[in-house]
Amino acid sequence: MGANLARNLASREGNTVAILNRSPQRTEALVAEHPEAGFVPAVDYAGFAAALRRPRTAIVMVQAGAATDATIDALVEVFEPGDIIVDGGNAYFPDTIRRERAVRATGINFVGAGISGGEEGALRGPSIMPGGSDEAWRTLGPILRSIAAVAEGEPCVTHVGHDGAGHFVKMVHNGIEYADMQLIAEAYDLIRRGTGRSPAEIADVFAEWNRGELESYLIEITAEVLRQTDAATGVPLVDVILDQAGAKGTGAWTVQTALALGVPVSGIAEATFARSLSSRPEQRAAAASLPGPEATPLAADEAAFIEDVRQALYASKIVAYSQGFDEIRAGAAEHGWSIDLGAIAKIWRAGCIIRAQFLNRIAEAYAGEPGLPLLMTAPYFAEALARGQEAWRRVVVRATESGIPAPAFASSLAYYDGLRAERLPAALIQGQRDFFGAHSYRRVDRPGAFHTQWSGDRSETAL
Ligand SMILES: NC(=O)C1=CN([C@@H]2O[C@H](COP(=O)(O)OP(=O)(O)OC[C@H]3O[C@@H](n4cnc5c(N)ncnc54)[C@H](OP(=O)(O)O)[C@@H]3O)[C@@H](O)[C@H]2O)C=CC1
Ligand SMILES: O=C(CO)[C@H](O)[C@H](O)COP(=O)(O)O
Repeated sequence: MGANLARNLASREGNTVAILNRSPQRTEALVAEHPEAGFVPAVDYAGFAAALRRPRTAIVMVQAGAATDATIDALVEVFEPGDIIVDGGNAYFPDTIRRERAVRATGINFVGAGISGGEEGALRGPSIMPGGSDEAWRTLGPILRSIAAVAEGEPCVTHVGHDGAGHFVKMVHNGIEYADMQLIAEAYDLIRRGTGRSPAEIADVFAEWNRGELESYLIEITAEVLRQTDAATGVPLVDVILDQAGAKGTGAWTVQTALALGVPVSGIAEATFARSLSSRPEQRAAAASLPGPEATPLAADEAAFIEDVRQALYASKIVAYSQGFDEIRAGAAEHGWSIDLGAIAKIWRAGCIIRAQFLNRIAEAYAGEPGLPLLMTAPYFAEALARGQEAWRRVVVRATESGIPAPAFASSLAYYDGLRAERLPAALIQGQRDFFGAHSYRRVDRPGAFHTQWSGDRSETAL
C-alpha cells in the first residue's frame, strides 16, 4: 500500500516524494523498479526529515498497533511543530484519538486517515477518510485531493471530522465491506447448491447483476473470481481455495464499537462471525455428522429462484449499509464529531472496496433529509425493501429448509421485521428482568418506573 501510494503521489505534477522503509533493501528495490517516480530514498528518520520541505508531511502505511506507534514515535523525534504525520493504515480509532492528543502536545499535527481501495486503489486513486485538525486539513487537503479517486468530477476525500473520526469511518467502511462480501458469498452458495450451476455459470449471473441496481466493485470481482480456473488442477479456483475466511480485525472492531454504542449492526456482526465459524476446522469436523436435510432440492424454476436471490441480496445490502451509517451517526454523536453522512456516501462512490452505484442513492437520501433517523426508511430504500421483501422471505425460507446457512440474509430480514414490528417481545424481557433482579419496567399507559412484588403479593409499586 505504501509503495503504491508513494508512486501515486510522485506521479502528480510538482511532487517529489521521499520514501523510507525499515528494511533499506525494500526502499532500494522500489527506487530501482520505478525510476520514473524520482523518489528520494532515505535510510533513516533523520535523513527522511531532512529531505522534506517544511511544513513536512509524512504518510505512514504500516500495520496497526505497535508498528504504527513505533513509526510515529520515530517521526516525532525528527519532526518540528507545524509538521504533519498522517497515519494511513487501518488503525483502531481509539488509538488514533490517543495518538492525536499525544502528538498535538508536541506541536506536530497528527491525522488518522482511512485509506481504501487496496493496492490498485492506492496507485490509481483511493477513497480517503481523514480526521485530524482543521489546521492540518488546510495543508493536507490539496495533497489528498490530488491523489484521491474521482467520482463524477468530485475527489473521493473529505475532512471527515476531528481526531479519530476518519479512522472511525474507515472502520465502519470495512464492517460494511464484510457484510457485503458475506451477502454475496451467501447468494453464490444458494445459487450453486439450489440450482447446481457451475462457478463459471454463476459468474455470468453476477456479471449480469453488475449491469443493474447491484452494480459494484465487489459484484464485479466476484464474477472474476468465480470464472477463474486453477492452472494446477483444471477445476474452478474457488473449489480449491480453503474455505476459511481470514480477518485482520476491522470487522470485529466495528461490531465491538457498535455493541458499546448500543447500535444493532446485526448484518455486519453475522458477517464477522461467519468468518470466525469458517475458521474453526476442528469444530466443523466435529459437527459434520449432525443431521440436516439430506440433499438440497433443486429449484423448480431456476430463473425465478435466481431473481429471488438477487432481490434478497439487494434488500440485505440496504440493511447492511443502513446499519453502518447508523453506527457512524451514533459514533459522531458520542465523540462530538460533525460527520456529514451524505459526504461519506459520496467519497465511497469510487476508489474504495465498497464502491457502488448504490452510494449515489445514499447521498441523495441524506441530501433530501440530512437528519434522516435511519437510511432504510428514506423513500427510495423503503420502496426497494417493500418491492423485494417477498423474494427475501422466500430465499430465507428456502435456505432454512435446505440447510444452507444464510446468516446475513436471515439476520437482515429479522432486523427489518424487528424494526417494523408494532410490539416486540422486549416487554417480556423487561418482565423477566424485573422478576429476577428488580430491574423495574416502564408501562405503556403511565410515565415512571414500576416494580412488581414477584415473590410477595404481586402488587405493583411505582418507583
Ligand atoms: N492491503 C490493503 O488492501 C489495505 C491495507 N491497508 C492498511 O495499510 C497498512 C499497510 O498494509 P499493507 O501495505 O497491506 O501491509 P504490508 O505488510 O504490505 O506492509 C507493511 C509495511 O509496514 C512495515 N512495518 C511492519 N512492522 C513495522 C515496524 N514495527 N516498524 C516500522 N515498519 C514496519 C513493513 O516493513 P517491511 O517491508 O520491512 O516488512 C512494510 O513496509 C495496514 O495498516 C493495513 O491495514 C489499508 C487499506 C487497504
Ligand atoms: O481495508 C481494507 C480495504 O478497505 C483491507 O483490504 C482490509 O485489510 C481487508 O480486511 P480483512 O483482511 O479483515 O478482510
